[in-house]
Amino acid sequence: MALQGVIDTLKNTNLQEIGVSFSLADLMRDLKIEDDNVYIKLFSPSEKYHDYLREKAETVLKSIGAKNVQVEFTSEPPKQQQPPQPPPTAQQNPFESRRRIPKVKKVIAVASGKGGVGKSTVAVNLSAALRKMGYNVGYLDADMYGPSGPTMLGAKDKQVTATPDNKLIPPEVHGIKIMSIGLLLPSEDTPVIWRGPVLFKALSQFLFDINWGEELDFLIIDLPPGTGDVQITLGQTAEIDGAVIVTTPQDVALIDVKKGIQMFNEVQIPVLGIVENMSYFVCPDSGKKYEIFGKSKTEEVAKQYNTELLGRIPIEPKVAEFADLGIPVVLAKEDSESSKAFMKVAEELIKKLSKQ
Ligand SMILES: Nc1ncnc2c1ncn2[C@@H]1O[C@H](COP(=O)(O)OP(=O)(O)OP(=O)(O)O)[C@@H](O)[C@H]1O
Repeated sequence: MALQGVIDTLKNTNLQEIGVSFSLADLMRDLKIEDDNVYIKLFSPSEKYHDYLREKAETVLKSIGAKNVQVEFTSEPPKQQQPPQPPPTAQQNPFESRRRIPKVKKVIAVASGKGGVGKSTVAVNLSAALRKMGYNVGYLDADMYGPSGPTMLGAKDKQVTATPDNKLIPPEVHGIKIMSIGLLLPSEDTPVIWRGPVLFKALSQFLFDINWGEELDFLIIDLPPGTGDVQITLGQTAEIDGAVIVTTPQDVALIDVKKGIQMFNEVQIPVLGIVENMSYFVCPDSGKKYEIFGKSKTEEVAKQYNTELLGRIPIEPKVAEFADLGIPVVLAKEDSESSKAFMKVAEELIKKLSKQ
């Protein structure tokens, strides 16, 4: 059997049934061919997919003439198929190969140093606020391991389609185009276990192979929490106009804000500012403000790192209630404190971007 024929077949075998956008070739770790016998080692960190992958490999390889197909699995990620790049020289800029995301005027990444501070809530409400102002907006949920965008925007049942040249077409909800790994997984419980090079491929497809339709004024990218692979990959591959960092007022969250700012500086993405979420609570009976996490130091940290506080969002049960219903509070309850605060952050952001 010809090696190239086997590789081409593996490349053409997609794994859409398990909700992933790559091919069997992307998972290949080793391949040996002797006459009509094929031995293949596949990367699969979870045993759950072994039967599926074994059957798939056997079927496609037998269809091109293999008599015996031996499939083994490894949890070690596939080696990069590109030839190793020479180390950058002093003059070379590692970010110089960055590309602009097609058909998008401004790309804003929403990040947080720490999980659970309300990053997705801010990303979704910022998208809705900009849409409400009349802009054409896309929301890209790049939280590959814990996508919550589809729930918060009420898009869980929406279908992603594709163009004949395999560009993903995002569905639209509340006038916002949305794309999320959550929309591509067969069920909410499917673990997003694909890491390393596979994740890299999925992310670059998310950045560059989406057909947003009419040109977007803003693309909001909801990043995973922390300072990991996705952030670095994003910084190295795409031109991002700025990052917004979300935090809560607690000291522990602020320590992570500092790490986040440093990371964005390293990957040369300008930090547009900080949004402080869950800043205070307004008692509905008395209208009195309570800073339940103590006096905020966010402004101090912002100054110290040469950036600014874009706004403070109060804790309001409605924010979470409407998120669970799939409607951003900015659209569901325009007169609420949180909604007004989100609109103000969106205005600040536009001011900041217009100065760039
Ligand atoms: N201002 C707010 N008032 C009330 N509830 C809020 C507020 N902001 C966020 N929440 C709620 O807090 C929870 C966490 O928010 P969210 O999922 O946006 O955090 P996150 O930082 O994106 O988390 P992770 O990235 O770790 O998944 C959600 O249930 C959300 O509805």
